[in-house]
Amino acid sequence: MATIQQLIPQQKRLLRKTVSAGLSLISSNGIEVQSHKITERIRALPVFKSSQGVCCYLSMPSGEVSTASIVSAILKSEKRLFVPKMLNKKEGMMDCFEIYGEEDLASLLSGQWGIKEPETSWNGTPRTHALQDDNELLDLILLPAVAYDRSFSRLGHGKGYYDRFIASYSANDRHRPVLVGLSLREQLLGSGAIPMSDHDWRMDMIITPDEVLIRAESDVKERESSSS
Ligand SMILES: Nc1nc2c(c(=O)[nH]1)N(C=O)[C@@H](CNc1ccc(C(=O)N[C@@H](CCC(=O)O)C(=O)O)cc1)CN2
Ligand SMILES: Nc1ncnc2c1ncn2[C@@H]1O[C@H](COP(=O)(O)OP(=O)(O)OP(=O)(O)O)[C@@H](O)[C@H]1O
Repeated sequence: MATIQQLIPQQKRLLRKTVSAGLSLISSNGIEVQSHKITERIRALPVFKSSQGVCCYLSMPSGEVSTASIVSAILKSEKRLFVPKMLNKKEGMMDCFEIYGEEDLASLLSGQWGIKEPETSWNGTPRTHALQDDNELLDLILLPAVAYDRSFSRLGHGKGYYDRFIASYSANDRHRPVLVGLSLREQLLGSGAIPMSDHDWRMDMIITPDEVLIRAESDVKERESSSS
């Protein structure tokens, strides 16, 4: 008989299908309106304000929170911006490469799934990247997902890119960055809805247009409540 752990991939596949069907019904205007509220909430967070290095995904045309305005806000600030680039599609490996300004961002080309990704060099110089040497470049990661639940589990697209990236980054004695999931209303499910495997990382926070959820056991809890 199959064990519970063995049944998880199948349950995740089914959940992905169900949530994705709902997401495909949201208009692009609906996504914009929700994303605007989420951006304002992120900008008000103490963990965001104090961060120096932020990894933020470049959103796909549909089905996830748009990051266009938060990315612009990061580039206009003193913070450094890093964005994901898939390196080995077979093994689900990615790294996060630095973007050096609006002009750099505007010149990125869309790849698979309409996701914009940087080349590993810019103007002939290799870009700084998160897994490079022993540098601790990231304080904060803003993550995409297919869905989240109220126990802070995240369901991705099933390739394990983020789970592996966070594991690699947090090895080498680096501090684990604060993990903040960006969620449309339709992506937030009830507590325990998403089955967790051993390699899955729990979010520290989930931001929706209506709520900022902070995991009770997270270090972030104290930092967020003491300064608000
Ligand atoms: N905007 C954005 N960028 C991101 C992510 C994301 O979710 N959103 N990712 C978060 O991880 C990574 C890319 N994730 C990907 C996950 C799967 C496939 C892919 O090849 N999918 C197959 C179908 C998979 C299946 O259903 O079996 C395909 O399109 O053929 C591509 C990229 C890194 N960048
Ligand atoms: N740290 C890891 N080391 C080895 N394998 C991993 C690791 N993380 C994930 N995997 C493998 O990657 C596959 C996809 O995992 P999972 O279904 O949890 O992806 P996901 O979190 O939904 O997707 P994504 O992170 O791409 O958004 C699984 O087969 C899993 O065993």
